[in-house]
Amino acid sequence: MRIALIAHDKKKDLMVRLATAYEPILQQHELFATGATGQRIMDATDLRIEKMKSGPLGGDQQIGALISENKIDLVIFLRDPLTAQPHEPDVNALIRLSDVYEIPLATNIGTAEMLLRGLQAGFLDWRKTIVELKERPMNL
Ligand SMILES: O=C(CO)COP(=O)(O)O
Repeated sequence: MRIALIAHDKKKDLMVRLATAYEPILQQHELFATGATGQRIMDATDLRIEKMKSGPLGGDQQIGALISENKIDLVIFLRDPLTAQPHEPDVNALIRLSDVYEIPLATNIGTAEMLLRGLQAGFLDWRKTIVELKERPMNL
């Protein structure tokens, strides 16, 4: 599965703790992240991550573009609901696109843990079917 990891600044320590705790699960998947989040996780773990630009510089939009191309299966976005973000429209657009494309999205640590455990238990295997169907050429 292709997993996007994103955290606002005040949630980055939490994201690093999550990635460290769930490293055995995460290392089985293809990981993407916004710039600073990806760097923090890579500094703290042995995970390999494809880094986008930093969120305020377009990273959220890059992840959103991947979602729209059916290239992301799960999003963990530890948002900071108590701090105004200069790129709030990008944040909202990413969340909106996750809903448009029915991509499982966690915006807090409680849900993130549920999704990662569900992923390991096979609860997200339906995504493989969707991806295969969408990639199958149409016989017109
Ligand atoms: O701002 C972000 C998400 O909106 C995260 O970006 P960084 O991971 O580059 O800090």
